[in-house]
Amino acid sequence: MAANQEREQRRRLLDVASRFPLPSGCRFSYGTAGFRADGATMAPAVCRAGILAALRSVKLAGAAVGIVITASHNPVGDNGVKIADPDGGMMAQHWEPFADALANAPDPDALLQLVLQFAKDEGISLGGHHTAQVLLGRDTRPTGEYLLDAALQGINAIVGAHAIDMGILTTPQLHWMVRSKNKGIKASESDYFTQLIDSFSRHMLELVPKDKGGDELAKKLIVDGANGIGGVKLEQIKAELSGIDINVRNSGKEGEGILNHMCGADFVQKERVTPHGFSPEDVGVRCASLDGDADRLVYFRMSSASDNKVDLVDGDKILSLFALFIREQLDIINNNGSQVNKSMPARLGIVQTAYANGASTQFLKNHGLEVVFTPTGVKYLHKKALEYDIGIYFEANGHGTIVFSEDFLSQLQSLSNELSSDAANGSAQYRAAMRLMAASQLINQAVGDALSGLLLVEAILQYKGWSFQNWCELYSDLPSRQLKVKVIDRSSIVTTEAETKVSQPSSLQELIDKETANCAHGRCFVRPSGTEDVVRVYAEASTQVEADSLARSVAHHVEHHLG
Ligand SMILES: CC(=O)N[C@H]1[C@@H](OP(=O)(O)O)O[C@H](CO)[C@@H](O)[C@@H]1O
Ligand SMILES: [Mg+2]
Repeated sequence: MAANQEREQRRRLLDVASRFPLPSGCRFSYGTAGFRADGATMAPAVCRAGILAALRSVKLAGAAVGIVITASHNPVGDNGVKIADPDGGMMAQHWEPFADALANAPDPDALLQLVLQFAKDEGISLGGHHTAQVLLGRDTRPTGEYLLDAALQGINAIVGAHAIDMGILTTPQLHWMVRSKNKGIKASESDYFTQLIDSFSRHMLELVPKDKGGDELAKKLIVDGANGIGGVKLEQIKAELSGIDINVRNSGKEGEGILNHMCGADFVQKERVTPHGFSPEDVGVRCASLDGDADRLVYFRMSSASDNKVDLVDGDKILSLFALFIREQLDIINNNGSQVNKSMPARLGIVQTAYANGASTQFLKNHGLEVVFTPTGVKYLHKKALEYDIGIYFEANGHGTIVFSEDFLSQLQSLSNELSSDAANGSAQYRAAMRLMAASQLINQAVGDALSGLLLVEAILQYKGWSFQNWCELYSDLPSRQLKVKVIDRSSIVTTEAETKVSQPSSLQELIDKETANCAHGRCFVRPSGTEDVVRVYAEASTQVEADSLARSVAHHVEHHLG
Protein backbone atom coordinates (compact mmCIF):
# COMPACT_ATOMS: atom_id res chain seq x y z
CA MET A 1 0.00 0.00 0.00
CA ALA A 2 1.12 3.53 -0.70
CA ALA A 3 3.00 5.07 2.20
CA ASN A 4 0.45 7.82 2.86
CA GLN A 5 -2.48 5.38 2.82
CA GLU A 6 -0.61 3.11 5.19
CA ARG A 7 0.00 6.05 7.51
CA GLU A 8 -3.66 6.99 7.34
CA GLN A 9 -4.72 3.42 8.18
CA ARG A 10 -2.38 3.26 11.19
CA ARG A 11 -3.50 6.67 12.40
CA ARG A 12 -7.18 5.73 12.26
CA LEU A 13 -6.68 2.48 14.18
CA LEU A 14 -4.60 4.13 16.90
CA ASP A 15 -7.12 6.93 17.10
CA VAL A 16 -10.20 4.77 17.49
CA ALA A 17 -8.50 2.46 19.99
CA SER A 18 -7.58 5.41 22.18
CA ARG A 19 -11.17 6.66 22.04
CA PHE A 20 -12.38 3.28 23.39
CA PRO A 21 -9.89 2.11 26.01
CA LEU A 22 -10.48 -1.31 27.48
CA PRO A 23 -11.55 -0.96 31.13
CA SER A 24 -9.18 -2.83 33.42
CA GLY A 25 -10.31 -6.30 34.42
CA CYS A 26 -12.53 -6.64 31.31
CA ARG A 27 -12.16 -9.85 29.37
CA PHE A 28 -14.31 -10.56 26.32
CA SER A 29 -14.82 -13.91 24.67
CA TYR A 30 -16.54 -14.46 21.30
CA GLY A 31 -18.66 -17.34 22.63
CA THR A 32 -21.62 -19.15 21.10
CA ALA A 33 -23.32 -15.85 20.39
CA GLY A 34 -20.60 -13.17 20.08
CA PHE A 35 -19.53 -10.80 22.86
CA ARG A 36 -21.97 -10.19 25.69
CA ALA A 37 -21.79 -8.19 28.93
CA ASP A 38 -23.40 -5.33 30.82
CA GLY A 39 -24.42 -2.91 28.02
CA ALA A 40 -22.67 0.04 29.65
CA THR A 41 -19.29 -1.73 29.46
CA MET A 42 -19.62 -2.99 25.89
CA ALA A 43 -18.44 -0.01 23.80
CA PRO A 44 -14.77 -1.11 23.45
CA ALA A 45 -15.80 -4.63 22.38
CA VAL A 46 -18.44 -3.29 19.97
CA CYS A 47 -16.00 -0.82 18.43
CA ARG A 48 -13.53 -3.66 17.89
CA ALA A 49 -16.31 -5.81 16.43
CA GLY A 50 -16.76 -2.95 13.95
CA ILE A 51 -13.09 -3.19 12.96
CA LEU A 52 -13.43 -6.97 12.72
CA ALA A 53 -16.54 -6.83 10.50
CA ALA A 54 -14.89 -4.33 8.16
CA LEU A 55 -11.78 -6.53 7.90
CA ARG A 56 -13.99 -9.55 7.18
CA SER A 57 -15.67 -7.66 4.34
CA VAL A 58 -12.30 -6.55 2.90
CA LYS A 59 -11.10 -10.15 3.07
CA LEU A 60 -14.22 -11.31 1.19
CA ALA A 61 -13.74 -8.85 -1.67
CA GLY A 62 -16.18 -6.28 -0.37
CA ALA A 63 -19.14 -8.63 0.17
CA ALA A 64 -21.59 -7.21 2.72
CA VAL A 65 -21.07 -8.38 6.30
CA GLY A 66 -23.48 -7.76 9.18
CA ILE A 67 -23.26 -6.56 12.78
CA VAL A 68 -26.12 -7.15 15.19
CA ILE A 69 -26.17 -5.36 18.52
CA THR A 70 -28.30 -7.45 20.87
CA ALA A 71 -28.20 -9.61 23.98
CA SER A 72 -31.16 -11.71 22.86
CA HIS A 73 -33.11 -13.19 25.81
CA ASN A 74 -30.76 -11.75 28.46
CA PRO A 75 -31.82 -8.93 30.81
CA VAL A 76 -32.43 -5.45 29.43
CA GLY A 77 -29.24 -4.05 31.00
CA ASP A 78 -27.06 -6.48 29.06
CA ASN A 79 -26.03 -6.02 25.48
CA GLY A 80 -23.89 -7.81 22.95
CA VAL A 81 -22.55 -7.89 19.44
CA LYS A 82 -22.20 -10.58 16.81
CA ILE A 83 -21.14 -10.70 13.21
CA ALA A 84 -22.97 -12.21 10.25
CA ASP A 85 -21.00 -13.58 7.31
CA PRO A 86 -21.96 -12.75 3.69
CA ASP A 87 -24.23 -15.83 3.42
CA GLY A 88 -26.24 -14.49 6.37
CA GLY A 89 -24.92 -17.18 8.74
CA MET A 90 -22.66 -16.73 11.74
CA MET A 91 -19.10 -15.48 11.23
CA ALA A 92 -16.71 -18.29 10.18
CA GLN A 93 -15.41 -19.96 13.31
CA HIS A 94 -11.74 -19.76 12.35
CA TRP A 95 -11.91 -15.97 12.85
CA GLU A 96 -13.07 -16.31 16.46
CA PRO A 97 -9.56 -16.47 18.02
CA PHE A 98 -8.69 -13.20 16.25
CA ALA A 99 -12.01 -11.72 17.44
CA ASP A 100 -11.03 -12.59 21.02
CA ALA A 101 -7.52 -11.22 20.68
CA LEU A 102 -8.78 -7.98 19.12
CA ALA A 103 -11.45 -7.43 21.79
CA ASN A 104 -8.88 -7.92 24.54
CA ALA A 105 -5.98 -5.95 23.04
CA PRO A 106 -4.81 -3.97 26.08
CA ASP A 107 -3.81 -0.69 24.38
CA PRO A 108 -3.90 1.10 21.00
CA ASP A 109 -0.45 -0.05 19.99
CA ALA A 110 -1.21 -3.70 20.73
CA LEU A 111 -4.42 -3.38 18.76
CA LEU A 112 -2.63 -1.88 15.77
CA GLN A 113 0.03 -4.61 15.78
CA LEU A 114 -2.63 -7.32 16.01
CA VAL A 115 -4.56 -5.95 13.05
CA LEU A 116 -1.44 -5.52 10.91
CA GLN A 117 -0.19 -9.01 11.71
CA PHE A 118 -3.60 -10.59 11.11
CA ALA A 119 -4.03 -8.72 7.83
CA LYS A 120 -0.63 -10.00 6.74
CA ASP A 121 -1.42 -13.61 7.73
CA GLU A 122 -4.81 -13.55 6.03
CA GLY A 123 -3.59 -11.74 2.92
CA ILE A 124 -5.84 -8.73 3.55
CA SER A 125 -4.53 -5.61 1.86
CA LEU A 126 -5.26 -2.61 4.01
CA GLY A 127 -5.49 0.99 2.92
CA GLY A 128 -5.62 0.07 -0.77
CA HIS A 129 -8.42 0.52 -3.28
CA HIS A 130 -10.68 -2.02 -1.67
CA THR A 131 -14.19 -1.49 -0.48
CA ALA A 132 -15.94 -3.00 2.48
CA GLN A 133 -19.58 -2.77 3.48
CA VAL A 134 -21.06 -3.51 6.85
CA LEU A 135 -24.81 -3.54 7.54
CA LEU A 136 -25.78 -2.78 11.12
CA GLY A 137 -28.89 -3.61 13.11
CA ARG A 138 -29.77 -3.34 16.77
CA ASP A 139 -32.59 -4.37 19.07
CA THR A 140 -34.64 -2.13 21.37
CA ARG A 141 -32.19 -2.05 24.29
CA PRO A 142 -31.52 1.43 25.72
CA THR A 143 -27.75 1.04 25.17
CA GLY A 144 -28.30 0.16 21.49
CA GLU A 145 -27.80 3.61 20.01
CA TYR A 146 -24.68 4.32 22.02
CA LEU A 147 -23.19 0.99 20.98
CA LEU A 148 -24.19 1.58 17.37
CA ASP A 149 -22.01 4.68 17.44
CA ALA A 150 -19.09 2.63 18.81
CA ALA A 151 -19.54 0.09 16.01
CA LEU A 152 -19.65 2.85 13.36
CA GLN A 153 -16.41 4.31 14.66
CA GLY A 154 -14.81 0.87 14.51
CA ILE A 155 -15.94 0.29 10.91
CA ASN A 156 -14.81 3.74 9.82
CA ALA A 157 -11.34 3.04 11.22
CA ILE A 158 -10.75 0.75 8.24
CA VAL A 159 -9.93 2.80 5.14
CA GLY A 160 -12.50 2.19 2.38
CA ALA A 161 -15.13 0.67 4.69
CA HIS A 162 -18.71 1.79 4.33
CA ALA A 163 -21.28 1.34 7.12
CA ILE A 164 -25.03 1.19 6.50
CA ASP A 165 -27.28 1.55 9.54
CA MET A 166 -30.39 -0.57 8.88
CA GLY A 167 -32.07 0.60 12.10
CA ILE A 168 -33.85 -1.24 14.90
CA LEU A 169 -34.45 -4.79 13.67
CA THR A 170 -34.90 -8.37 14.76
CA THR A 171 -31.63 -10.30 14.59
CA PRO A 172 -32.91 -12.54 11.76
CA GLN A 173 -33.97 -9.51 9.69
CA LEU A 174 -30.38 -8.27 9.65
CA HIS A 175 -29.05 -11.73 8.73
CA TRP A 176 -31.66 -11.91 5.95
CA MET A 177 -30.64 -8.48 4.62
CA VAL A 178 -26.96 -9.43 4.50
CA ARG A 179 -27.76 -12.65 2.67
CA SER A 180 -30.13 -10.95 0.22
CA LYS A 181 -27.77 -8.09 -0.53
CA ASN A 182 -24.99 -10.52 -1.42
CA LYS A 183 -27.35 -12.53 -3.62
CA GLY A 184 -28.11 -9.34 -5.50
CA ILE A 185 -31.78 -9.36 -4.50
CA LYS A 186 -33.76 -6.60 -2.82
CA ALA A 187 -32.72 -6.36 0.81
CA SER A 188 -34.70 -3.62 2.55
CA GLU A 189 -37.03 -4.13 5.49
CA SER A 190 -40.07 -3.67 3.28
CA ASP A 191 -38.70 -6.37 0.94
CA TYR A 192 -38.39 -8.68 3.95
CA PHE A 193 -41.99 -7.98 4.97
CA THR A 194 -43.25 -8.41 1.41
CA GLN A 195 -41.54 -11.79 1.14
CA LEU A 196 -43.06 -12.93 4.43
CA ILE A 197 -46.56 -11.64 3.69
CA ASP A 198 -46.68 -12.88 0.10
CA SER A 199 -45.25 -16.30 0.73
CA PHE A 200 -47.59 -16.80 3.68
CA SER A 201 -50.87 -15.30 2.52
CA ARG A 202 -50.65 -15.69 -1.25
CA HIS A 203 -48.71 -18.91 -1.60
CA MET A 204 -48.82 -21.12 1.50
CA LEU A 205 -52.45 -20.51 2.45
CA GLU A 206 -53.69 -20.82 -1.14
CA LEU A 207 -52.31 -24.34 -1.09
CA VAL A 208 -54.32 -25.41 1.97
CA PRO A 209 -56.88 -28.07 0.92
CA LYS A 210 -60.40 -26.62 0.78
CA ASP A 211 -61.76 -28.93 3.50
CA LYS A 212 -59.02 -27.89 5.94
CA GLY A 213 -58.06 -24.51 7.32
CA GLY A 214 -60.09 -24.61 10.52
CA ASP A 215 -62.64 -22.32 12.16
CA GLU A 216 -62.25 -18.87 13.70
CA LEU A 217 -60.68 -20.23 16.92
CA ALA A 218 -58.10 -22.13 14.87
CA LYS A 219 -57.09 -18.83 13.27
CA LYS A 220 -56.65 -17.05 16.59
CA LEU A 221 -53.11 -16.68 17.90
CA ILE A 222 -51.77 -14.72 20.86
CA VAL A 223 -48.10 -13.79 20.61
CA ASP A 224 -45.89 -12.87 23.57
CA GLY A 225 -43.37 -10.45 22.05
CA ALA A 226 -41.07 -10.46 25.14
CA ASN A 227 -41.38 -6.63 25.12
CA GLY A 228 -38.80 -6.72 22.37
CA ILE A 229 -38.43 -5.95 18.70
CA GLY A 230 -40.32 -9.05 17.45
CA GLY A 231 -43.61 -7.78 18.87
CA VAL A 232 -43.02 -4.35 17.33
CA LYS A 233 -42.46 -5.84 13.87
CA LEU A 234 -45.39 -8.22 14.15
CA GLU A 235 -47.69 -5.30 15.01
CA GLN A 236 -46.48 -3.62 11.81
CA ILE A 237 -47.43 -6.50 9.52
CA LYS A 238 -50.23 -8.39 11.24
CA ALA A 239 -53.04 -6.56 9.45
CA GLU A 240 -51.64 -7.72 6.12
CA LEU A 241 -51.51 -11.37 7.12
CA SER A 242 -54.75 -12.82 5.85
CA GLY A 243 -56.14 -16.05 7.30
CA ILE A 244 -54.76 -15.46 10.78
CA ASP A 245 -55.90 -13.28 13.64
CA ILE A 246 -52.89 -12.20 15.73
CA ASN A 247 -53.07 -10.47 19.09
CA VAL A 248 -49.67 -9.27 20.37
CA ARG A 249 -48.99 -9.07 24.12
CA ASN A 250 -45.78 -7.74 25.67
CA SER A 251 -45.51 -5.91 22.38
CA GLY A 252 -42.68 -3.59 23.35
CA LYS A 253 -44.96 -0.54 23.50
CA GLU A 254 -44.05 2.09 26.08
CA GLY A 255 -45.25 1.05 29.53
CA GLU A 256 -46.18 -2.54 28.67
CA GLY A 257 -43.28 -4.11 30.54
CA ILE A 258 -39.56 -4.73 30.63
CA LEU A 259 -37.70 -6.58 27.89
CA ASN A 260 -37.54 -10.35 28.61
CA HIS A 261 -38.73 -9.82 32.19
CA MET A 262 -41.21 -12.55 33.15
CA CYS A 263 -41.94 -13.06 29.48
CA GLY A 264 -40.44 -14.31 26.23
CA ALA A 265 -39.45 -17.66 24.75
CA ASP A 266 -36.58 -18.35 27.15
CA PHE A 267 -38.76 -17.65 30.20
CA VAL A 268 -41.66 -19.81 28.97
CA GLN A 269 -39.43 -22.70 27.88
CA LYS A 270 -37.41 -22.78 31.10
CA GLU A 271 -40.11 -21.96 33.67
CA ARG A 272 -43.03 -23.62 31.88
CA VAL A 273 -45.41 -20.97 33.18
CA THR A 274 -47.56 -18.29 31.56
CA PRO A 275 -45.71 -15.09 30.70
CA HIS A 276 -46.74 -11.75 32.15
CA GLY A 277 -49.75 -10.19 30.42
CA PHE A 278 -51.89 -13.32 30.08
CA SER A 279 -55.10 -13.99 31.98
CA PRO A 280 -57.55 -16.88 32.59
CA GLU A 281 -59.52 -15.70 29.54
CA ASP A 282 -56.67 -17.01 27.41
CA VAL A 283 -57.01 -20.61 28.59
CA GLY A 284 -57.12 -22.97 25.62
CA VAL A 285 -56.00 -20.41 23.00
CA ARG A 286 -52.89 -21.16 20.91
CA CYS A 287 -50.07 -18.87 22.03
CA ALA A 288 -46.52 -18.28 20.83
CA SER A 289 -43.59 -16.68 22.57
CA LEU A 290 -40.63 -14.91 20.92
CA ASP A 291 -37.36 -13.96 22.60
CA GLY A 292 -36.03 -10.39 22.86
CA ASP A 293 -34.42 -10.32 19.40
CA ALA A 294 -36.97 -12.67 17.79
CA ASP A 295 -34.72 -15.52 16.74
CA ARG A 296 -36.34 -18.04 19.09
CA LEU A 297 -39.90 -19.31 19.00
CA VAL A 298 -41.88 -21.63 21.26
CA TYR A 299 -45.62 -22.27 21.44
CA PHE A 300 -47.73 -22.82 24.53
CA ARG A 301 -51.27 -23.06 25.81
CA MET A 302 -52.56 -22.14 29.27
CA SER A 303 -53.86 -25.42 30.59
CA SER A 304 -56.27 -24.17 33.24
CA ALA A 305 -57.55 -20.99 34.87
CA SER A 306 -56.54 -22.19 38.33
CA ASP A 307 -52.79 -22.14 37.94
CA ASN A 308 -50.18 -20.61 35.62
CA LYS A 309 -48.81 -23.86 34.14
CA VAL A 310 -48.58 -24.22 30.38
CA ASP A 311 -48.53 -27.03 27.84
CA LEU A 312 -45.31 -26.30 26.00
CA VAL A 313 -44.46 -26.93 22.37
CA ASP A 314 -40.72 -26.40 22.20
CA GLY A 315 -38.19 -26.33 19.36
CA ASP A 316 -38.21 -30.15 19.12
CA LYS A 317 -41.94 -30.21 18.37
CA ILE A 318 -41.71 -27.32 15.91
CA LEU A 319 -38.95 -29.29 14.22
CA SER A 320 -41.15 -32.39 14.15
CA LEU A 321 -44.03 -30.46 12.57
CA PHE A 322 -41.74 -29.03 9.88
CA ALA A 323 -40.14 -32.43 9.24
CA LEU A 324 -43.50 -34.18 8.79
CA PHE A 325 -44.69 -31.47 6.44
CA ILE A 326 -41.59 -31.53 4.26
CA ARG A 327 -41.51 -35.36 4.21
CA GLU A 328 -45.18 -35.42 3.18
CA GLN A 329 -44.62 -33.05 0.26
CA LEU A 330 -41.60 -35.04 -0.93
CA ASP A 331 -43.64 -38.26 -0.71
CA ILE A 332 -46.46 -36.72 -2.73
CA ILE A 333 -43.97 -35.60 -5.38
CA ASN A 334 -42.21 -38.95 -5.55
CA ASN A 335 -44.97 -41.51 -5.00
CA ASN A 336 -47.88 -39.77 -6.49
CA GLY A 337 -48.42 -42.21 -9.33
CA SER A 338 -49.71 -39.37 -11.48
CA GLN A 339 -49.47 -39.53 -15.23
CA VAL A 340 -46.51 -37.19 -15.14
CA ASN A 341 -43.81 -39.56 -14.12
CA LYS A 342 -41.43 -37.18 -12.42
CA SER A 343 -39.51 -37.86 -9.26
CA MET A 344 -37.14 -35.80 -7.20
CA PRO A 345 -34.95 -37.80 -4.88
CA ALA A 346 -33.91 -35.50 -2.06
CA ARG A 347 -31.75 -36.02 0.99
CA LEU A 348 -33.65 -34.72 3.97
CA GLY A 349 -31.60 -34.31 7.15
CA ILE A 350 -32.78 -33.48 10.66
CA VAL A 351 -30.22 -31.88 12.96
CA GLN A 352 -30.57 -31.82 16.74
CA THR A 353 -28.35 -31.38 19.79
CA ALA A 354 -28.09 -33.60 22.86
CA TYR A 355 -30.66 -31.32 24.56
CA ALA A 356 -33.38 -32.54 22.19
CA ASN A 357 -35.86 -34.57 24.14
CA GLY A 358 -35.25 -38.28 23.49
CA ALA A 359 -38.94 -38.75 22.63
CA SER A 360 -38.60 -36.30 19.73
CA THR A 361 -35.58 -38.13 18.32
CA GLN A 362 -37.41 -41.44 18.59
CA PHE A 363 -40.48 -39.94 16.94
CA LEU A 364 -38.46 -38.61 14.01
CA LYS A 365 -36.60 -41.89 13.56
CA ASN A 366 -39.86 -43.86 13.73
CA HIS A 367 -40.97 -41.79 10.75
CA GLY A 368 -37.94 -42.96 8.82
CA LEU A 369 -36.14 -39.63 9.07
CA GLU A 370 -32.36 -39.30 9.21
CA VAL A 371 -31.42 -37.59 12.49
CA VAL A 372 -27.91 -36.33 13.21
CA PHE A 373 -26.42 -34.53 16.20
CA THR A 374 -24.02 -31.63 16.58
CA PRO A 375 -22.61 -29.78 19.58
CA THR A 376 -24.76 -27.00 21.09
CA GLY A 377 -24.89 -23.67 19.24
CA VAL A 378 -26.65 -22.79 16.01
CA LYS A 379 -23.38 -22.26 14.16
CA TYR A 380 -22.84 -26.03 14.35
CA LEU A 381 -26.41 -27.03 13.56
CA HIS A 382 -26.72 -24.68 10.60
CA LYS A 383 -23.47 -25.89 9.06
CA LYS A 384 -24.56 -29.52 9.36
CA ALA A 385 -27.99 -28.80 7.88
CA LEU A 386 -26.32 -27.30 4.79
CA GLU A 387 -24.96 -30.78 3.93
CA TYR A 388 -28.45 -31.91 2.84
CA ASP A 389 -30.79 -31.06 -0.04
CA ILE A 390 -33.17 -30.02 2.70
CA GLY A 391 -31.79 -29.63 6.22
CA ILE A 392 -34.02 -28.88 9.19
CA TYR A 393 -32.50 -27.95 12.53
CA PHE A 394 -33.78 -26.75 15.89
CA GLU A 395 -32.46 -26.38 19.37
CA ALA A 396 -34.95 -27.40 22.05
CA ASN A 397 -35.07 -23.73 23.12
CA GLY A 398 -36.73 -22.74 19.85
CA HIS A 399 -33.94 -21.55 17.57
CA GLY A 400 -34.00 -23.23 14.19
CA THR A 401 -34.87 -23.09 10.52
CA ILE A 402 -34.95 -25.04 7.26
CA VAL A 403 -32.27 -24.74 4.60
CA PHE A 404 -32.71 -25.79 0.97
CA SER A 405 -29.76 -26.38 -1.37
CA GLU A 406 -29.61 -24.21 -4.50
CA ASP A 407 -29.51 -27.35 -6.57
CA PHE A 408 -32.66 -28.74 -5.01
CA LEU A 409 -34.50 -25.45 -5.44
CA SER A 410 -33.61 -25.23 -9.10
CA GLN A 411 -34.81 -28.81 -9.69
CA LEU A 412 -37.99 -27.94 -7.85
CA GLN A 413 -38.41 -24.88 -10.03
CA SER A 414 -38.06 -26.90 -13.24
CA LEU A 415 -40.43 -29.57 -11.95
CA SER A 416 -43.10 -27.00 -11.15
CA ASN A 417 -42.57 -25.33 -14.54
CA GLU A 418 -43.08 -28.66 -16.31
CA LEU A 419 -46.08 -29.60 -14.23
CA SER A 420 -47.71 -26.21 -14.61
CA SER A 421 -47.57 -26.27 -18.39
CA ASP A 422 -49.55 -29.43 -19.01
CA ALA A 423 -52.51 -31.39 -17.77
CA ALA A 424 -50.84 -31.91 -14.41
CA ASN A 425 -51.49 -28.30 -13.43
CA GLY A 426 -53.56 -28.51 -10.27
CA SER A 427 -52.41 -32.06 -9.58
CA ALA A 428 -51.40 -33.15 -6.10
CA GLN A 429 -47.80 -33.39 -7.32
CA TYR A 430 -47.79 -29.84 -8.64
CA ARG A 431 -49.36 -28.50 -5.46
CA ALA A 432 -46.80 -30.32 -3.30
CA ALA A 433 -43.96 -28.82 -5.34
CA MET A 434 -45.53 -25.37 -4.97
CA ARG A 435 -45.85 -25.85 -1.20
CA LEU A 436 -42.14 -26.63 -0.94
CA MET A 437 -41.34 -23.55 -3.03
CA ALA A 438 -43.56 -21.40 -0.82
CA ALA A 439 -41.98 -22.83 2.35
CA SER A 440 -38.49 -22.09 1.00
CA GLN A 441 -39.54 -18.47 0.45
CA LEU A 442 -41.32 -18.07 3.75
CA ILE A 443 -38.67 -19.53 6.02
CA ASN A 444 -35.58 -17.43 6.71
CA GLN A 445 -32.76 -19.58 5.37
CA ALA A 446 -30.05 -17.36 6.85
CA VAL A 447 -30.82 -18.11 10.48
CA GLY A 448 -33.61 -19.15 12.88
CA ASP A 449 -36.33 -16.46 12.65
CA ALA A 450 -39.27 -16.45 15.06
CA LEU A 451 -41.50 -14.41 12.71
CA SER A 452 -41.02 -16.55 9.61
CA GLY A 453 -41.03 -19.73 11.75
CA LEU A 454 -44.32 -18.69 13.31
CA LEU A 455 -45.95 -18.10 9.93
CA LEU A 456 -44.75 -21.46 8.65
CA VAL A 457 -46.16 -23.19 11.75
CA GLU A 458 -49.50 -21.43 11.26
CA ALA A 459 -49.63 -22.36 7.57
CA ILE A 460 -48.81 -26.01 8.29
CA LEU A 461 -51.39 -26.27 11.08
CA GLN A 462 -53.99 -24.92 8.65
CA TYR A 463 -52.79 -27.25 5.88
CA LYS A 464 -53.10 -30.25 8.18
CA GLY A 465 -56.27 -28.99 9.82
CA TRP A 466 -54.58 -29.53 13.17
CA SER A 467 -55.40 -27.99 16.51
CA PHE A 468 -52.78 -27.18 19.13
CA GLN A 469 -53.89 -30.40 20.86
CA ASN A 470 -53.19 -32.52 17.75
CA TRP A 471 -49.74 -30.99 17.54
CA CYS A 472 -49.02 -31.50 21.25
CA GLU A 473 -49.99 -35.15 20.98
CA LEU A 474 -47.43 -35.99 18.28
CA TYR A 475 -45.43 -37.55 21.12
CA SER A 476 -45.02 -37.10 24.88
CA ASP A 477 -41.76 -35.63 26.12
CA LEU A 478 -39.69 -37.82 28.40
CA PRO A 479 -39.35 -36.18 31.82
CA SER A 480 -36.08 -34.26 31.97
CA ARG A 481 -34.08 -32.05 34.30
CA GLN A 482 -31.36 -29.48 33.65
CA LEU A 483 -29.03 -28.30 36.40
CA LYS A 484 -26.12 -25.88 36.50
CA VAL A 485 -23.01 -26.59 38.57
CA LYS A 486 -20.52 -23.88 39.46
CA VAL A 487 -16.94 -25.23 39.36
CA ILE A 488 -13.48 -23.70 39.58
CA ASP A 489 -12.55 -24.31 35.95
CA ARG A 490 -15.30 -25.54 33.65
CA SER A 491 -12.85 -25.99 30.79
CA SER A 492 -11.35 -28.98 32.57
CA ILE A 493 -14.32 -30.96 31.24
CA VAL A 494 -13.65 -32.08 27.69
CA THR A 495 -16.48 -33.73 25.76
CA THR A 496 -16.78 -35.88 22.65
CA GLU A 497 -19.52 -37.46 20.48
CA ALA A 498 -21.45 -34.20 20.05
CA GLU A 499 -21.00 -33.40 23.74
CA THR A 500 -22.79 -36.55 24.90
CA LYS A 501 -19.69 -38.13 26.51
CA VAL A 502 -16.98 -36.78 28.77
CA SER A 503 -13.52 -37.72 27.55
CA GLN A 504 -11.77 -35.90 30.39
CA PRO A 505 -11.75 -36.58 33.28
CA SER A 506 -12.55 -40.11 32.11
CA SER A 507 -13.51 -41.33 35.57
CA LEU A 508 -16.40 -38.85 35.47
CA GLN A 509 -17.90 -40.57 32.42
CA GLU A 510 -17.70 -43.92 34.18
CA LEU A 511 -19.71 -42.50 37.07
CA ILE A 512 -22.29 -40.97 34.71
CA ASP A 513 -22.64 -44.35 32.95
CA LYS A 514 -23.15 -46.10 36.26
CA GLU A 515 -25.82 -43.67 37.45
CA THR A 516 -27.59 -43.75 34.09
CA ALA A 517 -27.69 -47.55 34.01
CA ASN A 518 -29.78 -47.46 37.21
CA CYS A 519 -32.62 -45.57 35.47
CA ALA A 520 -35.23 -46.83 33.05
CA HIS A 521 -34.81 -44.89 29.76
CA GLY A 522 -32.05 -42.97 31.48
CA ARG A 523 -29.88 -40.55 29.50
CA CYS A 524 -27.51 -38.06 31.00
CA PHE A 525 -24.64 -35.84 29.87
CA VAL A 526 -22.62 -32.91 31.18
CA ARG A 527 -20.84 -30.13 29.28
CA PRO A 528 -19.30 -26.76 30.03
CA SER A 529 -21.62 -23.92 28.94
CA GLY A 530 -20.39 -21.72 26.10
CA THR A 531 -22.23 -18.67 27.43
CA GLU A 532 -22.14 -18.92 31.24
CA ASP A 533 -19.50 -19.86 33.76
CA VAL A 534 -21.17 -23.15 34.68
CA VAL A 535 -21.21 -26.85 33.83
CA ARG A 536 -24.64 -27.94 32.59
CA VAL A 537 -26.10 -31.29 33.58
CA TYR A 538 -28.95 -32.78 31.55
CA ALA A 539 -30.84 -35.90 32.58
CA GLU A 540 -33.80 -37.72 31.12
CA ALA A 541 -35.68 -40.76 32.47
CA SER A 542 -39.07 -42.40 32.36
CA THR A 543 -40.33 -40.53 35.44
CA GLN A 544 -39.70 -37.00 36.69
CA VAL A 545 -38.52 -38.35 40.05
CA GLU A 546 -35.87 -40.49 38.34
CA ALA A 547 -34.79 -37.68 35.99
CA ASP A 548 -34.40 -35.32 38.97
CA SER A 549 -32.48 -37.86 40.97
CA LEU A 550 -30.19 -38.78 38.05
CA ALA A 551 -29.40 -35.10 37.43
CA ARG A 552 -28.74 -34.51 41.14
CA SER A 553 -26.41 -37.51 41.51
CA VAL A 554 -24.42 -36.56 38.42
CA ALA A 555 -24.24 -32.90 39.51
CA HIS A 556 -22.84 -34.16 42.79
CA HIS A 557 -20.12 -36.14 40.95
CA VAL A 558 -19.24 -33.05 38.88
CA GLU A 559 -18.89 -30.96 42.05
CA HIS A 560 -16.84 -33.65 43.69
CA HIS A 561 -14.49 -34.04 40.70
CA LEU A 562 -14.05 -30.36 39.82
CA GLY A 563 -15.27 -28.54 42.96
C1 LIG B 1 -28.83 -25.65 26.92
C2 LIG B 1 -29.03 -24.40 26.15
O1 LIG B 1 -30.18 -23.96 25.96
N1 LIG B 1 -27.92 -23.80 25.70
C3 LIG B 1 -27.97 -22.54 24.95
C4 LIG B 1 -26.87 -21.61 25.42
O2 LIG B 1 -25.62 -22.23 25.20
P1 LIG B 1 -24.67 -22.84 26.33
O3 LIG B 1 -23.39 -23.14 25.61
O4 LIG B 1 -25.39 -24.05 26.82
O5 LIG B 1 -24.55 -21.81 27.41
O6 LIG B 1 -26.93 -20.40 24.68
C5 LIG B 1 -26.70 -20.57 23.26
C6 LIG B 1 -26.70 -19.20 22.62
O7 LIG B 1 -27.93 -18.55 22.75
C7 LIG B 1 -27.76 -21.50 22.67
O8 LIG B 1 -27.44 -21.73 21.32
C8 LIG B 1 -27.78 -22.82 23.46
O9 LIG B 1 -28.82 -23.62 23.02
MG1 LIG C 1 -32.28 -14.60 20.60
